Amino acid sequence: MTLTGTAADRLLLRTARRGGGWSVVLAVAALADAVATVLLPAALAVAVDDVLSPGPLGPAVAVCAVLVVVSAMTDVLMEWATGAGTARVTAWLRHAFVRHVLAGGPSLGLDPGDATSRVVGGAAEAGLAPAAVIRAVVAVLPPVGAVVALVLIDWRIAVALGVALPVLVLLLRSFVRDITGTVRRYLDVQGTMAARLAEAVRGIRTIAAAGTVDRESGRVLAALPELRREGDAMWRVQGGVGARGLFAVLALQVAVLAVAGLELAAGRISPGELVAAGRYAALAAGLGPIVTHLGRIGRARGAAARAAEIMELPVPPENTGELPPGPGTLEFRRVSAGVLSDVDLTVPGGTAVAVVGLSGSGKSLLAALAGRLADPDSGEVLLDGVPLPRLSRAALRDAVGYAFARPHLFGGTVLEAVGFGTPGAPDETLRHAAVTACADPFIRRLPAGYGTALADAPMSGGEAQRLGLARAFAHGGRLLILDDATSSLDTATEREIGRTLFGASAGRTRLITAHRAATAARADQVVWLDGGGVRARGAHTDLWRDPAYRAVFGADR
Ligand SMILES: Nc1ncnc2c1ncn2[C@@H]1O[C@H](COP(=O)(O)OP(=O)(O)OP(=O)(O)O)[C@@H](O)[C@H]1O
Repeated sequence: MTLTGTAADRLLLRTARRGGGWSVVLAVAALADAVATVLLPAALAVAVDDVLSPGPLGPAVAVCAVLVVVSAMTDVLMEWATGAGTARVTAWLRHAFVRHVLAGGPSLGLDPGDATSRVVGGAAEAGLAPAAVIRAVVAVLPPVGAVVALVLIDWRIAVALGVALPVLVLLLRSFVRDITGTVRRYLDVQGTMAARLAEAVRGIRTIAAAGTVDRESGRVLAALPELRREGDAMWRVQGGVGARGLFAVLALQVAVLAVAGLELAAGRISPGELVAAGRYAALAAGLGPIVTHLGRIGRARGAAARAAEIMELPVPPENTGELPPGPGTLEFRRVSAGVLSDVDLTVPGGTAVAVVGLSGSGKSLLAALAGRLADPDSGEVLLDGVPLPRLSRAALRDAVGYAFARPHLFGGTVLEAVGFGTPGAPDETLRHAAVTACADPFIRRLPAGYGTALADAPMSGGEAQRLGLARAFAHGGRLLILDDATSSLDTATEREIGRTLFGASAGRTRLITAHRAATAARADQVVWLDGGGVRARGAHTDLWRDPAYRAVFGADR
């Protein structure tokens, strides 16, 4: 087994525990079915001998009928329990997977298409495992019972069987190994295609503008031949075991029946026992059900290996700490991450700080570190004296509001989009936040105003930004982080929003990454990032004397 196989098995084990009562129902039904299956040929043997011998019929025929009914009923029960149990564990797996992906946050760096394929298709495959394991284990019982029965009927027949059985066992072993590998590769290729398709859909405007539909279609579908190869390989493995298995089973049955025929001729077994020997030979070589269940296990392991790759990625640790009351003082202590190294910075509570610097100087990275959207490689970020990793997720998100340059809007309606992240906020608060973010006029012009479905409200970049700002304003919290969140606004609107943002009544700490000199000019303090750290900090008017600072804004040196 490979390393990923181990991770996959761990995940499958966790999944299996979620089967609950359905696993028990399935195990009991499968056991009852196995017992009925093993007893039936024996009862049949007695019934055949009864029929062939003079005199009244014994109870064997009735026993046969009962066993057939039991077998049919347990079949139905097994299918039912398999379906219900599989649905349950698949749902758990999807739940755990989605939670892990979202709790992991941006630091997991996942590809959306690939992650989606793992959770949508992969979870359904992996969910098959618990039921398949139970059924595969129980499916071994009829062959074992059949061997015992054959020994009891006549040991010579059992010897004929014993010679052929190891071949079947080897066949099954190689089948599980091969099917796990091919399924894994098949799903990997599928994931690649999903990732490329998701990327193409995200960049659909660029593709249309560049006129590269054919090239992009080709790129998304380039993996198809490989997918086909892996698909073929999967069916070859499945078909191969079927064909070789069938050959082995037939050879085995012929051998058993030949020996049984000799035994009947020698008078050592009865005609009924000959019939039973034939049935038991088929049961002993009963590859069909085992192959089916092992195939499912192999597919589940392949899918689980892919899911486990993500489930094993570490989620940033979360604590239970609460944030004591405070003004919202933000501190960076010797923080290094990406392009930033050894940054020491204190943003006094209640002040507005503009972070400026050339493109790529680390402004957004600093903003991400400030609200723990990223963790530093070394050093600490503290809010009111508490290191961010000590805070519970809820405490952190209560305290920190974010607005981004390209906000993703979530929610059914525009009003819900503003309230996202602030559950239970009264409508009035949300509308007020929209007014503050200069979003109210355009929202009122929408077909149903604040009740307009997001899907029916195509927005310009600036309008979406204003909704993102409204969402951040509605959120409250002692620290507000605006990462390039006004970049698409016209100057007049930005100035209008700036009145609230930089007004004396703003009341909370604000960290604002900015490209415009006007924004920096209104902040209480400017932090100038350059060369991997803070090059200078101070009032914009003071920094403006430095030609290099002016160059950040494209002003003449
Ligand atoms: N979480 C992260 N960990 C490590 N490096 C990162 C992280 N996020 C961004 N970076 C890298 O840091 C560098 C600075 O990126 P950042 O987005 O912070 O620049 P910026 O100053 O905001 O630029 P712009 O003005 O163009 O938006 C980039 O090279 C980016 O790849």
